[in-house]
Amino acid sequence: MTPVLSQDNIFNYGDYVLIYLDRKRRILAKLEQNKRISSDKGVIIADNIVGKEKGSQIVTSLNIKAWALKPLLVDYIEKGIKRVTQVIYPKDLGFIIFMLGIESGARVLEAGVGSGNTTIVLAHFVKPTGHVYGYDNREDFLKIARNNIAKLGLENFVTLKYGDVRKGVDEKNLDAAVVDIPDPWEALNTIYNSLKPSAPVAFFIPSVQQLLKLYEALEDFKGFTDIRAFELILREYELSKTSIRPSTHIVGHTGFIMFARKIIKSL
Ligand SMILES: C[S@@+](CC[C@H](N)C(=O)[O-])C[C@H]1O[C@@H](n2cnc3c(N)ncnc32)[C@H](O)[C@@H]1O
Repeated sequence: MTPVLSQDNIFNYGDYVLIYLDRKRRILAKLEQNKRISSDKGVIIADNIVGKEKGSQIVTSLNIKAWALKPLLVDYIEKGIKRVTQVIYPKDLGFIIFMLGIESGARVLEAGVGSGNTTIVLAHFVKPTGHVYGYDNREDFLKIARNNIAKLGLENFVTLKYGDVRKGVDEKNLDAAVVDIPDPWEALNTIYNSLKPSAPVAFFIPSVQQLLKLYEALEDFKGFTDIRAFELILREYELSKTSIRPSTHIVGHTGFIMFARKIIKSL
């Protein structure tokens, strides 16, 4: 019996596809008429993917086999967006989402939108009833972030605002905050006033000096508790049937993540 496939499982024009040639060769492309998708293993014609079931095998012009996969959020983050600033990597984003308890319906502050990479991940997890309020003090970065967010169709779940978060934000009673600016200790008042009591905040911090300065400021502020700091090291393994071992090349350092939760200040 032929399985009945939902249209959702068939590639259409306008869909994105992840063409997986091998572990080092993954191409994210939009399916458009007459489009030729180039790789160093030959050309793939987009029209030949349209109508195929997601997960199907395809071949390049050099007769090399590949797979047409449905892209995941991580594929868009790694390959589909324009980056003009440092971004928070997936390993750190996953932990931040989990530690902040970000879920559908949450209203979240993002201080320092940059390229919109973190905004996209937050919007993905708070939709369809939650919202991300993102601030940046660079109009040019906000424009790029807006385009990146629209590419994933997440614009209805995000409000981007131009402004210096150290001077305050419009929102109150938010469920969580993610802060990725160089001097987060200057924004503690803003963050405190925007969160509901007990709500958590994550700070992404590149250097040890900044981590120490933030920690001292958080302790002195007396509006946060459960202050914790982490660094995540991720090692991918090289896989072959004759040798499985850690990869020689790893991302040595991305940043530290400091978490805290808002408390009601005692008189
Ligand atoms: C490293 S980027 C953020 C990247 C983002 N987390 C991501 O994953 O795409 C830091 C951003 O903070 C912005 N920024 C720095 N100080 C700021 C401030 N006081 N108020 C608002 N934005 C600020 C910068 O313009 C820059 O776009």
